[in-house]
Amino acid sequence: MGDLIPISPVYTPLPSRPVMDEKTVVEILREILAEVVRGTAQESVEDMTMLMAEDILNLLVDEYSKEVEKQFMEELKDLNLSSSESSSSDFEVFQDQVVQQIFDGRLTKELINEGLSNLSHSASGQEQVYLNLSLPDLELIDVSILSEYNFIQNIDISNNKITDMSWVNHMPHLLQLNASENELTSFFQFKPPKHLKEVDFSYNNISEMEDLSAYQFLSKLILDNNQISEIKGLENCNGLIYLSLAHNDIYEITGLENLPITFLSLRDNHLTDIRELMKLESLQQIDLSKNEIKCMGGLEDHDLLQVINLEDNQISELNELHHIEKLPYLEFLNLLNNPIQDNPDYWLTALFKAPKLTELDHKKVKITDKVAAVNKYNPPPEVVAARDHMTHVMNYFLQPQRISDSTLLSLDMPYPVLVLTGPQASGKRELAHMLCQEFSNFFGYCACHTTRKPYLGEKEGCDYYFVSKEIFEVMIDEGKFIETIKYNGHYYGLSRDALEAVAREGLGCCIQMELEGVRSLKKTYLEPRYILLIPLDKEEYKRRLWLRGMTHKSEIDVAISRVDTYIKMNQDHPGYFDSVINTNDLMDAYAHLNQLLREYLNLTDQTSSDSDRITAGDKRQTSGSLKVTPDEKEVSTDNQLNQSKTGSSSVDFSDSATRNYSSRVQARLSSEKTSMEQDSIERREQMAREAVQGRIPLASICLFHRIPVISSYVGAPDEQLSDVLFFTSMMPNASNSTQSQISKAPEDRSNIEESKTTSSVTTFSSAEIFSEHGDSLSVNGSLNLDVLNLLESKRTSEPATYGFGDDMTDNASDQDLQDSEQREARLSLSGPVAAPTFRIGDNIKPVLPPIPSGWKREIPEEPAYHQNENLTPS
Ligand SMILES: Nc1ncnc2c1ncn2[C@@H]1O[C@H](COP(=O)(O)OP(=O)(O)OP(=O)(O)O)[C@@H](O)[C@H]1O
Repeated sequence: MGDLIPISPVYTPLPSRPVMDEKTVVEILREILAEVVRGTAQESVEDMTMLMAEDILNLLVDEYSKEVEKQFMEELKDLNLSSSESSSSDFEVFQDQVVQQIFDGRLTKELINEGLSNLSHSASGQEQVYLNLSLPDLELIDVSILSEYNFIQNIDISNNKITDMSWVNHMPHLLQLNASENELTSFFQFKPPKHLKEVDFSYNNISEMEDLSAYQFLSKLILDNNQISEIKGLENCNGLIYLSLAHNDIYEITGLENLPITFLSLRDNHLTDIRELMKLESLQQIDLSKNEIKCMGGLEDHDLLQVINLEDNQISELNELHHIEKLPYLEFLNLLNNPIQDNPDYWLTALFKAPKLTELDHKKVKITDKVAAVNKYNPPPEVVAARDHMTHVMNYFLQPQRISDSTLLSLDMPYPVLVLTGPQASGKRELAHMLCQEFSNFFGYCACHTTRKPYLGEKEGCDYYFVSKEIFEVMIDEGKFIETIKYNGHYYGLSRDALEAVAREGLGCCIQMELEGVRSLKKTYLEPRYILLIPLDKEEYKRRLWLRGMTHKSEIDVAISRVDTYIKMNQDHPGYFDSVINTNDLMDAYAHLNQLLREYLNLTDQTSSDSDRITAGDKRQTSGSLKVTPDEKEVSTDNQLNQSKTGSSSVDFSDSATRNYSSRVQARLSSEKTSMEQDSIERREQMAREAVQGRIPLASICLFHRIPVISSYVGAPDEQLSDVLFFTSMMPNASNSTQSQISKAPEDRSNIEESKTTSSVTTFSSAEIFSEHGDSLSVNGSLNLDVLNLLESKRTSEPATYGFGDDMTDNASDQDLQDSEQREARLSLSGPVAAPTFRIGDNIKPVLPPIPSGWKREIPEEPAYHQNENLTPS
């Protein structure tokens, strides 16, 4: 052998050892190999290894090890040894032998010295001691010497060969113990350190858990990769928040009742049922992967659960996902390698059930996926309406085209439709029938189609067209509907033909429907007026539902919640409904409705007298017969006259060429103002006067008039401002500003009261009906008195042009037309162009056109409905 660097024959702790350089080691190896080749190696190697093995090994494991090994192999090659005789594995065996011979697994003080760290105060606070001891990966077998180190608080003896832990008895201050990857077969066999908090016994041979009641402070226990078959002994570990039992032999979850565990891993066991998890209320993260779980029951009601790993299980049914649907904080879900993945709806269903997910099956969740999920499983009402509309338009256009022009949108005016909406049993159907009966010359009831069975007394074509689901679906496919909804499991739909049938009668159409239908209808070419009929007294409403046979509390609750939906809709979207009527008392409600219609139809003589009677509480008369007023007679006469003038004996309303609900046609036809027109003008003047004085407009205005855009009036002619005055009170924010105005000026309030009394119309505007101070609607206080005065002077000079009913008047005179044309011309020249006027809630639609005075001119003399006849058609 060549010159060797002197190495201490005794085992020396690493830091004090002289370090050999790479060259020296290679030299030594060369010597050894030479001896190996000569066949005399055995002795020499033994001698040398005793001296140098540890240093050599240390070098081998450090950054030079690879190179040393390489050199070793090259040496072998140089010495012409075949690879089969000697290889790198020979070298490893050689290393092992060396280590075996030099180390017996007994922990020494020197090793301990190296592993000590974190010098700090002892638990008693009187000395400076090392608190941490780290002795991993040292092949230690006997560590009994540790019993002398009673000040240690954190010890890591992982990846050794320890079988006995009794030395822990002498470590009363121990807080953290990592004994993973050893050869322990028993569990916690030591006197418990009082404050032991974290223990890692993973990768041992432990097969049974024992009572850990003495470990009051235990908060983290890791027992992965053992042979544990039953979870037990933890009942009194009231501080245990982290428990990992992955890779064991556990078949069921036991012994975890009411523990404050936040992290639980039971990965790679044999679990099939996880319902016991229900008892872990603090759970935040759970790993149940690699089990045999089929049902997710047990995961529900965990309000804090954020992470669920169920990879590699047997979950197959989509409806299992309902167990996680109410977990408010669930962010990570993994269901990879479960049969459920085969379901094409899985991804969206999972996102819908757990909308807070940010990661599903290890994939980031995109916001578009979440939107798609919501649109698929619980689409917002607007999406439903849009889809409904799209379907019907598409299907309609896919059919051979047939023009039914009686309801088509005309350049002049849309076909008049009145929609009564409100929750089920709000009385809208009864009211619609009463209305159509009383105003049978103007409105026809349009029955919808339904797949529900008729109730007792309901008539085909009168209440509904009753059809089967199959027929209904065929009708959808054939584009027969304008809108449809599904309600309480049945389909309802408004068909084009039903609407056309009423229109061909020369009548305006009156329909009743739910809010969903309204949403859809608002997307169509029709431009109806919507009256919300709503029972505000819920007790009374409950009683009504009860009388209808709705006895189940859940059903009643749903119905009542629908009332709230309507109320909210009206509050959130002021003007969405053109008018709102409280239907607590159906007769009162009818009186209000009746009043609205009368005013609209210019049946004014009747109006005032009826109104007085309503106020006086004589409901029977109000809801009673419609007497023929002189105005109406004149209308008939005028029409006949006009018809004779145009050479036509009657006007065919199904013919667009002669459509007489165009105001222009009407205007051309009548050269002189009828008394009804005159009356209308006077009424509008009166309203204008009231508006100038700060009084509220009549409720009917909300229903049938448009609202100008205020901002567009900057620079607009004065007379347009008068419109603003009337309608600002109906604007969403008007009531608020007005309220403050009123509280400042109490005298205005009296005006309002007076106005209400004189108008006798107790119907509320949609913006007003639910407001706390429903009586506070008035002209917007932001318009100052100067403007009012200006308008008043304008009014006296141009009496017919400033009224807000100009455009709705079916009999507008030529003069009116000229005026309006001049006004338009002036507008177009006057700088900022006024935006088109809009209707409450819709903003773009024109006013409701006049009702065609069609075939039905006879007006019934007797009331069609009686108060005491439970509101069914006579
Ligand atoms: N085409 C339609 N579009 C939307 N909703 C509709 C349509 N046809 C009927 N509805 C509504 O469906 C709901 C259920 O109607 P149904 O006639 O079965 O109930 P009801 O107990 O008689 O209630 P109501 O007295 O309010 O009509 C009602 O609120 C009705 O207004």
